[in-house]
Amino acid sequence: MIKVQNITKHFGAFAALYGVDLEVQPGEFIALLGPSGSGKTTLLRIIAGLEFQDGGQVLFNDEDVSSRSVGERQVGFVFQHYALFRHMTVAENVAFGLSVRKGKNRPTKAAIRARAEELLRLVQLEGLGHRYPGQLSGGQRQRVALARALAIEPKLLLLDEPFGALDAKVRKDLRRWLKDLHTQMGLTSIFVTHDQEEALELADRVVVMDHGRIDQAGTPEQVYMEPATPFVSHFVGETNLLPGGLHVRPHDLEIVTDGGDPVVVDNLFRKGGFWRVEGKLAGSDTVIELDLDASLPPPALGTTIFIRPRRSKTFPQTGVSP
Ligand SMILES: Nc1ncnc2c1ncn2[C@@H]1O[C@H](COP(=O)(O)OP(=O)(O)OP(=O)(O)O)[C@@H](O)[C@H]1O
Repeated sequence: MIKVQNITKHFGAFAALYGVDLEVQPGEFIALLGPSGSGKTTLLRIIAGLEFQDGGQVLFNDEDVSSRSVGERQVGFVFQHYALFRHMTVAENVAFGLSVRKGKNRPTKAAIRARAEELLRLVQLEGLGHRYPGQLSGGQRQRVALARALAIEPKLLLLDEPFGALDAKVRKDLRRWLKDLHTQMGLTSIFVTHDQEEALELADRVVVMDHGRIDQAGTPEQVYMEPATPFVSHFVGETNLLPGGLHVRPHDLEIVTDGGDPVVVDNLFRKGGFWRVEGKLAGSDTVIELDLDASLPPPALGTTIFIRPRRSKTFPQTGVSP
């Protein structure tokens, strides 16, 4: 189990993390989700031991590892930009973590070779061990980076935007594959993303960060359906802000014929199984987005429709981030 307790981190006068608390259970797949600069990477690097906090503690199984080096923490990590050694073959890259071990801890050459082959099979790159990273696709390189991270048999796998540089289709395939691998190997994994869809699809729990703080940590269902703050409501999924401070999801708005708020339709497009209808609340600049069942005819551009929330959420005015 990993416990992060009251972590603060400054870079000069700038506070990147303020009093962050987080517990991760063995076997969990955790997403750190937030906008650029919210402190996700800094928190991940502090857990890894690549960066050190100014205050607070990091505990692995109730043991304070705050002063331990990255090597001593036995974590595997994967970054966005592959960071493979270009002058080494794929197999040498995978074997790297084992071949640099000292003395008795270093397996024999034959054992290292066998382990690298086993890992390449695991990431479905069997037979490509002799190639150089430059001879692989982006998705293949990222799988090599994963195999390399797994070579040291980490208990904890940390991933910083691992699929950020890949195209949408490859990204999606790799996500599924990573989730299976995580379960298969009994790993505990924490990954950083600013992509809410990725976080909701992959994670057991999503930790939403903003300005160096955790706004909410919950299941994908909880952060989506019961956002703790207006920030979470806006950042996770889409939301309309209606007069009276009502936060309403696009699919929670319906068109009604008795009353409702008038909206002038100014854009319409097909979004999977829905019509996405966009417009403005009549007489205002308030943008409204709603999703309507695509089996029904959509409203025409320029017409006025009347909307009502089926479900909404309000937040107290004080004590929450903007
Ligand atoms: N070494 C550093 N020196 C100075 N400031 C830093 C350093 N590392 C991070 N920061 C600042 O700390 C804040 C948090 O950075 P961090 O990389 O943790 O954000 P992030 O949420 O991972 O963002 P992104 O999604 O853009 O990677 C940012 O404002 C960043 O500029």
